Amino acid sequence: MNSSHKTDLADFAARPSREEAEAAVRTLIRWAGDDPMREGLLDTPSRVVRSYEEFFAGYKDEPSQILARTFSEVEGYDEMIVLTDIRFESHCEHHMVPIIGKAHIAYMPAHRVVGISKLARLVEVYAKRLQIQEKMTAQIADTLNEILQPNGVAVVIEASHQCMTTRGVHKPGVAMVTSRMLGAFRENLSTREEFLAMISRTSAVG
Ligand SMILES: Nc1nc2c(ncn2[C@@H]2O[C@H](COP(=O)(O)OP(=O)(O)OP(=O)(O)O)[C@@H](O)[C@H]2O)c(=O)[nH]1
Ligand SMILES: [Zn+2]
Repeated sequence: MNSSHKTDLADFAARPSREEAEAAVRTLIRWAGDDPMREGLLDTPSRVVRSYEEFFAGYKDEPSQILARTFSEVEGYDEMIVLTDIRFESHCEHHMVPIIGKAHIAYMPAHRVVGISKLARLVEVYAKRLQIQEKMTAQIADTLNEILQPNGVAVVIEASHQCMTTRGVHKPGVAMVTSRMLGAFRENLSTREEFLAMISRTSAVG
């Protein structure tokens, strides 16, 4: 197994306790100017910590394991396999606010195919971490490429960053688009265009 698939946060032993995490939320509530001991806020620290367990669930999963089960009886199928509009929710590593978008993934199998749900699961694992969009795009493409060793991989992600829409520069409606093309999708213009045509019928970030 390639070490590059290890989680960024490998040192789980260094994680603070739930109580410490809840205390940190109480500190932030006080920092915001409110009283964490008033009735409406009493349970908020435990709710926030539970929310973080959901938002950042991707650190406990090993992405390469998701692609471990493959199928080889595909009658020589070697055309592209495309999964479009995989909705995801992530959090930007600069402000820890949501990134909401869609991923489009294609690959051209060499020998083996993977269950299609696993492509969506791969997006989930990387989305449920602190991210920047470029890194997430590259991680999804590189993991597929390394584990399946297909003839090509394409990943396009379009997303809205709440750190741009609800704060800072305040530009609602802006979408960021990133892509990573490998193998046939990088080398062969018509292959890339076929993929881009397949995903272009989909709407902008929803
Ligand atoms: N390249 C890239 N930038 C991102 C992503 N998510 C957020 N950012 C940007 O990260 C940058 C962080 O810039 P800083 O100047 O350090 O932070 P800041 O003072 O909060 O910046 P503003 O957002 O402009 O107020 C901002 O420009 C964000 O828009 C991402 O996925 N990729
Ligand atoms: Zn941000």
